[in-house]
Amino acid sequence: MEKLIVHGGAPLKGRVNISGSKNSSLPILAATLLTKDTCTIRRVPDLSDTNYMVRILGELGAEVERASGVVVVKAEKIKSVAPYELVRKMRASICVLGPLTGRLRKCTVSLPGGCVIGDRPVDLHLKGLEALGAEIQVEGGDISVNAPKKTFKGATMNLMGKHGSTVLGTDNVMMAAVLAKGTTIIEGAAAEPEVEDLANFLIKMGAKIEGAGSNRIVIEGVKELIGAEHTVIPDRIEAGTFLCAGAMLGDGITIKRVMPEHLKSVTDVLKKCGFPVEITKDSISIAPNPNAKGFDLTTLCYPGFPTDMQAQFCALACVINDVSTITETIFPQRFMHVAEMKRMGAQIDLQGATARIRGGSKMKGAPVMASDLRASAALVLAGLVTEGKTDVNRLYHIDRGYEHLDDKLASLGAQLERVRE
Ligand SMILES: CC(=O)N[C@H]1[C@@H](OP(=O)(O)OP(=O)(O)OC[C@H]2O[C@@H](n3ccc(=O)[nH]c3=O)[C@H](O)[C@@H]2O)O[C@H](CO)[C@@H](O)[C@@H]1O
Ligand SMILES: C=C(OP(=O)(O)O)C(=O)O
Repeated sequence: MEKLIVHGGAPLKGRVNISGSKNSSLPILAATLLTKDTCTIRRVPDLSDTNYMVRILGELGAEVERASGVVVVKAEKIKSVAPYELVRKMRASICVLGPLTGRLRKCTVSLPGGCVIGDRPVDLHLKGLEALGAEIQVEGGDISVNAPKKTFKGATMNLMGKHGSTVLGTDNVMMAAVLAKGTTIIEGAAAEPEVEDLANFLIKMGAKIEGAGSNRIVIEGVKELIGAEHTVIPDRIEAGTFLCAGAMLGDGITIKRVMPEHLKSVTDVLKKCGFPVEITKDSISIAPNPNAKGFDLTTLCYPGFPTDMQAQFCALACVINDVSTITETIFPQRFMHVAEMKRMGAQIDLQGATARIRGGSKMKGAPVMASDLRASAALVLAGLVTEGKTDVNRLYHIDRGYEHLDDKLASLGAQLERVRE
């Protein structure tokens, strides 16, 4: 197992290129199953999650080639069963459900495993597919879908759940509906940029979709889809994580190859705190401010503040000499990083789904345990500003979602080393 040893205090300065989005790449790779033709996806980040999705496509029968950021898929003949051994390692494997339903109309996909960030049901995915006329059975941990041509038709549905809309649920229903006869209207759709990116790829494949990027998506089913090429959007969460690092210490950094409009909720909070933020068409620069004020934020669906940035802002709050509060509404239990940060001396009081952070107190490096992807990134951030050495264990969480994080931080001046135990 690998860990990251972070030596705190080394100032950050310079520029860093942001990689392609993990959360766009995963459903877009799954969408290549919708056609027999060749699809070429560019700017796919080199991550264990994207490599795992490539493996799933291969196991389902597709020919897949990967050369650095370019993945070429030809899914001429595909299997209809994605068993537990295949999907268990990654929750996002569930996004093969929509394409398999759309293309084969009959499939079995095992339910993905549990997740430390909280309960992650798939009832809304199934509700959407049922609305399209699919019969669904969940038994023995498997989802079996049967959508005969006669009943598989466009429909109007609402996918809003009690914690907001569902990103992968919207993706799955959209990927099935593109091949369902007639009109599908998804009300309460997720408006995240990654959903819009998937829709843009599907449109290049011949799908008829309007409204992606809003809460109402209208899809006119077509008979078949064709091969297409697509470049995935920049990873707004990786970008936001680097913005936190740049605000926390050093002499200013610039993140490049980003879409600043996707980061508005994040840069708005940073500006309000008093961090100097400069935005161009495709870059954002930030520097620390010793007089920065605390913030109060609540995670919400896009365009609200992303839950995937919550842990990193918790680390940021630890260095602001003020009180900040963070309320998590999407995954109310997503606070595994708090106990670890407290081991480093952070002053955080967690009441239900709200963390109250008194920043500015001296923290000290400690061995910490990463529990999930963003929590791990937050612990690395905390380690960067903390006196002494912080060992972030279970590095595989970071490798799920950050392309070469240690190399990129090192290029900015951070002192860290990856060691195998
Ligand atoms: C690969 C990927 O893109 N992952 C992202 C995606 O996950 P994912 O798409 O799995 O998350 P959802 O948007 O579905 O979850 C949002 C909320 O809806 C609930 N829910 C979801 C589905 C369902 O059928 N029923 C239900 O109640 C969830 O428990 C959660 O409270 O969006 C999350 C919310 O922005 C992000 O944190 C993840 O990084
Ligand atoms: C929670 C995340 O991913 P996933 O949905 O794949 O677990 C994330 O990217 O922060």
